[in-house]
Amino acid sequence: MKLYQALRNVAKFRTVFDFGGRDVAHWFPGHMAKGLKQMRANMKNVDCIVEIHDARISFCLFVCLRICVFFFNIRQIPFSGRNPVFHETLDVKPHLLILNKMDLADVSNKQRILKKLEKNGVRNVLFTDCLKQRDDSIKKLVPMVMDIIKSHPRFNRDENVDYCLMVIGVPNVGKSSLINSLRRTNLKKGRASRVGGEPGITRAVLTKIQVCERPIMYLLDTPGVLPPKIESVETGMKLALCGTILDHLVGEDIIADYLLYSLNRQEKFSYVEKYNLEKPSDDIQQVLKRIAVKLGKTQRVKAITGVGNITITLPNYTAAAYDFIRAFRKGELGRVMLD
Ligand SMILES: Nc1nc2c(ncn2[C@@H]2O[C@H](COP(=O)(O)OP(=O)(O)OP(=O)(O)O)[C@@H](O)[C@H]2O)c(=O)[nH]1
Repeated sequence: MKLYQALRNVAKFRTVFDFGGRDVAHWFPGHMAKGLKQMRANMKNVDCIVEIHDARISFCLFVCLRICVFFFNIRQIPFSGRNPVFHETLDVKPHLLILNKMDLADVSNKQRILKKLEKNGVRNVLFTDCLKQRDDSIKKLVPMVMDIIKSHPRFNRDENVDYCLMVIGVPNVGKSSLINSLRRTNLKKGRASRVGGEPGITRAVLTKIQVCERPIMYLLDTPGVLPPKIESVETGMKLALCGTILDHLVGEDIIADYLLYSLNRQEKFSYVEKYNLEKPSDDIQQVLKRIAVKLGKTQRVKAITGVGNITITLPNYTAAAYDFIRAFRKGELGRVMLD
């Protein structure tokens, strides 16, 4: 590690990422409006919204507010105006924010995130790791939700003895995994919701699943929804890196380059050892070439030259990029915060 530190002083890494004029609008599929409409229509049956985000994207507050603002049809109100008064006036449902995939995030940033969220009026926050067989934070969810619900009027649901939560979030953040984890913890029951490594697994809208016996609590699983407008290409790229958007819509090569840029900026150099590189590098072609060679992802192709045919070995850059991105998503390149 000392060696890398010395190299860091000499190496010149990019301080700005060149997105090459890419347009984020093309990355987001149009099928989400239908899901949002159905979710809105079911709001009257819900006591509390559980909004789930990837803990590695601490700008999630922004995304979270965008979804909520869209969700409640209050687009004209600026985000900065979403203070507690605004909250009550508009009768926004009680809300719990879950920052999931904590096992992949740099936990030293926990307090910073909490402060930032509190400053913006978000106080009910829970960090989770839904893949862990016994995650203590999952046990806290039901009591926390009950406290939140009890501190708000239930209106038309006042007579109901059971409670209903709606889980919302961008695709692939772990909504289904959260439901399964809650069932495992509270009911000792197995999977009820299909989990997948690709965004868009939950397509069936609003399945009602029991997650607790005492009190009786249900959760509505919803398909992943993205905010209708992403404010910058960089925000879109972070969402892509976390697996929220299908890779091919953005391009594995540019996602891999953005990953390399992010790792270098944060001095997370474990990729050097993992892929047998000599030193950290800011050149994605060079890094992918080494990855391809290490993984044996190369192709032999014939080339016709002036002096006859020769066989050359070409790295499969796409396969290497895919492996690099996958390693990041699985936490094999260390715990990283993207913001
Ligand atoms: N490391 C880690 N992976 C997780 C965690 N929670 C979920 N995952 C993984 O993230 C991927 C997506 O999980 P899902 O539960 O299907 O996510 P979803 O939000 O329901 O996805 P959509 O149906 O696309 O909206 C899967 O590969 C899960 O195994 C977590 O806490 N830590």
